[in-house]
Amino acid sequence: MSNIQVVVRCRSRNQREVDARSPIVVEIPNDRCSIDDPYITVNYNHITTTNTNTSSSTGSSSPLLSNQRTYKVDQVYGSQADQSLVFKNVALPLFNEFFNGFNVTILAYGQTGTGKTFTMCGNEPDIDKLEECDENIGIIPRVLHELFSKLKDSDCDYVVKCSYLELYNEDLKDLLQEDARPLKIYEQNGKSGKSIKIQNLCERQITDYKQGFKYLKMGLDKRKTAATKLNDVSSRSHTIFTINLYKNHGEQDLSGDSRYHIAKMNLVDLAGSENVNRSGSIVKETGSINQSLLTLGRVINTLSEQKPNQHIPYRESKLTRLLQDSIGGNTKTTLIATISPAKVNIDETCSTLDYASKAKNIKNIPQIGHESDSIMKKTLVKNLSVEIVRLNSDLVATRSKNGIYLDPENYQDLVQENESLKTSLKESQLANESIRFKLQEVKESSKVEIDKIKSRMNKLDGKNKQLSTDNHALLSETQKMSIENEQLRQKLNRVSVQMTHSSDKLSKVLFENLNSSITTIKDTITKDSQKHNIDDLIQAQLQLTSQLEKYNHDIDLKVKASNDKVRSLVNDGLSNILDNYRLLSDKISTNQREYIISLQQQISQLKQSNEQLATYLSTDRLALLSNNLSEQITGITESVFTEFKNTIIKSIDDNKNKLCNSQLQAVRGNVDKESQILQQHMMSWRQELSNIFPSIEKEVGAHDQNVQSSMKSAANFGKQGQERINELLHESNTFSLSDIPQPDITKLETISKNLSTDHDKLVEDLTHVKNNLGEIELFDAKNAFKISPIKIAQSTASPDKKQSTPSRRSPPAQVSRIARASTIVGSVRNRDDTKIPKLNRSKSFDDKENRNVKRRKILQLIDNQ
Ligand SMILES: Nc1ncnc2c1ncn2[C@@H]1O[C@H](COP(=O)(O)OP(=O)(O)OP(=O)(O)O)[C@@H](O)[C@H]1O
Repeated sequence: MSNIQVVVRCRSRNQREVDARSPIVVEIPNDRCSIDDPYITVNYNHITTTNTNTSSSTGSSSPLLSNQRTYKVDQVYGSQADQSLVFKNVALPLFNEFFNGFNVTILAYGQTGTGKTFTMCGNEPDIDKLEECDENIGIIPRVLHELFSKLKDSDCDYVVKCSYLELYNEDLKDLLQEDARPLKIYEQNGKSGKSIKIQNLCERQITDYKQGFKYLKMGLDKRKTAATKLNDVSSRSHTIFTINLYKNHGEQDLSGDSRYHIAKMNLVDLAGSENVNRSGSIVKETGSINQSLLTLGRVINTLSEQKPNQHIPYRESKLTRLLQDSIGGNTKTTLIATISPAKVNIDETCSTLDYASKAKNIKNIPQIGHESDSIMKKTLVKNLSVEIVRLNSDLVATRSKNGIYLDPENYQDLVQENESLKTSLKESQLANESIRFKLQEVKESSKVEIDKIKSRMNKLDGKNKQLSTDNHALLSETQKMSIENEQLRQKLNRVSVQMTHSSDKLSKVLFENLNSSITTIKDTITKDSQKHNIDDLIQAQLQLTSQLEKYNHDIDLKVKASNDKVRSLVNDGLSNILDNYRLLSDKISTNQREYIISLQQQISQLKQSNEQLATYLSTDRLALLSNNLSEQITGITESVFTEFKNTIIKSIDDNKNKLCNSQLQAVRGNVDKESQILQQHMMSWRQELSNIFPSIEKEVGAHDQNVQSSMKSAANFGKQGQERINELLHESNTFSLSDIPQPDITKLETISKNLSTDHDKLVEDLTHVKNNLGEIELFDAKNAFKISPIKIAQSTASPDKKQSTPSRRSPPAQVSRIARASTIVGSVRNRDDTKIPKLNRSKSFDDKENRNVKRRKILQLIDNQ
């Protein structure tokens, strides 16, 4: 029994996180690798929304401080850990188990963009650079390389096959086979328990690591194409690259058949885990629910609880069914959890680490070398033959399809090139779309900005107006106050004058009262002086007077002083108030002026920037930009199409040439065959003709002799006839017609008719014979096929022979003519005895002869009668 090994790999911050100034919140003991101290601490210092009290149910993570959480796993790798280190420490031990016959699985789990694909496959375009020890190569290519270099050194018989499966939205897809039949998951019962199989999944045999790369790349390309088609599929689809190793160490069964042990290595790149929250029950995904990831979370949760007889919900999703052997089954498994160090992803990071630390508790029971994990050579060969047959039928199907035939590798290359061209076209269209979208956004946001600026300007204008209104009001207030001030001053002056006046009046009244009292007193005194001492009285009077004067003077002074004081008080106070007021007003005016100036400056700046923005966003600029863009896109599209067209044209030309050559060869072969057959025929014809010619010559000679003798006898006959005619004429002159018995006219007519038919027949036969002789001559002259038909045509003199020249050009025409000639020769031979001796003359001669014969016959008849 062994626990699932859990490894955490934390990459460095990506550009997006750096741009967002998201701080690093993940701490690991070593930036490269921590195996003895495999802890990861997540700091919540800045976190306000995350529930820091959440603790792992497994207890493997514990809150050390209220603002920190620490997780323990088996190994931790940081941003300085390179691909070769991860392969050496994580994948290689598992690979060795696989090589020794165990089924093993490596799973990459984590949030989108944290490096699952990077870890499993590497940066895809660099896969070909493994030989150059390229650092970006991931686990799968390294495993393939390691596998074949190890197999090369081993002395066992082996077969390696691979398959590449994609699971998206609960749909299985074979990434190594177009138009595959529907894939079905089923369980196979073996002695070591049930194992999961996939019906119709294509397993490609690979004989070296490069072939393996090719298939990996093929699958990645297909996945990539799908990703561009359907936004962000890559983060939602799971892929399983499986390597099947069939090994035989010389074991045989009773029948002598070799037994091959099977070991399976599953390399799984899971979908982005951001779709699942920590409880494993709620999804965030906006589109379709990733049922598989949810169920995987539940399976991990249930298994980590380690309760006896617990139901594990493997069957609730296809992913968990596929991974049933790997999670809680009979496989050695390592889970690589990939995380981001940035604060923006802290929730996902904690969720991933929760899962990782839970998975660490899951126990598997790996088994090796059971009979159910082996296959007999016969079956293996049969399977391979089936695959070969399938491949051949694919090939035949491809060949028999309308269109051109391409070598499968060329075809694959073309298809891939086509796919990648399509992808680049799609990408450039997408880029174009996003630029357009961004431009639209900029336009809209600048519109919003302009609107904001406008509304701010309007507000400022309003404020300005308000201020100037306030200023006006203030000025008019100031003026009003100065007028009031002036009025107050005048009033005060008036009061002061009035006060002075009234005090003068008062003092005068007082003085007069005083004088009258003095006078009264004086009178009294005068009256009394008579009785008293007048001098004393005068003295007293003088004293009183002086006292009064003094008193009066004091009062005057006091009134004046109080007057002055009041005046100065009023004057000073008012002027102070006025001065203050004036200062204040001046200050306000200055501030207002400054404020207005700054406002005007701001407004002009705003106007300027507004104008700049407007110029920037003017339709001309946009049109220019979009023209440039469309030019670029057109350029790209054209170049892409031209490239594509050239490739297609080149391949068509190549294939046309190939096709023409093969056609030419086939035609040449046929022509050669036909000429051989013709040659044989010609030989036999020649033979036949050489057999026929002597007899024909003999027959012709005989005919000639017959003709000669016939002509002679005819001449004699004619001579005799002439003599007889003469005799008859003579007789006719001597005998009258009435003496001659009248012949039977009807009979004579019948005879004449018969004779004429015979004559016609004979003429026809003669013509035939003549023609035949001509033909035979011609045939002989040709001396068969050594002379070219054209030469024959030229050498033949008569115009009717010239006419038949075109028909002699081709061997079949010659053949038919020869055949006809031989038939005619045959017919001549058949008629030979009866007809030929009488014929072979010129037409006029024949007519004459016939007439004579007729005449003779008539005369004979007459004689007979
Ligand atoms: N450890 C690392 N070192 C260097 N670059 C990395 C590392 N991990 C990830 N990257 C880079 O980050 C980017 C995203 O990585 P990758 O595509 O592997 O993420 P992913 O988890 O597979 O995402 P998805 O779930 O969307 O498929 C890639 O450009 C990759 O090269």
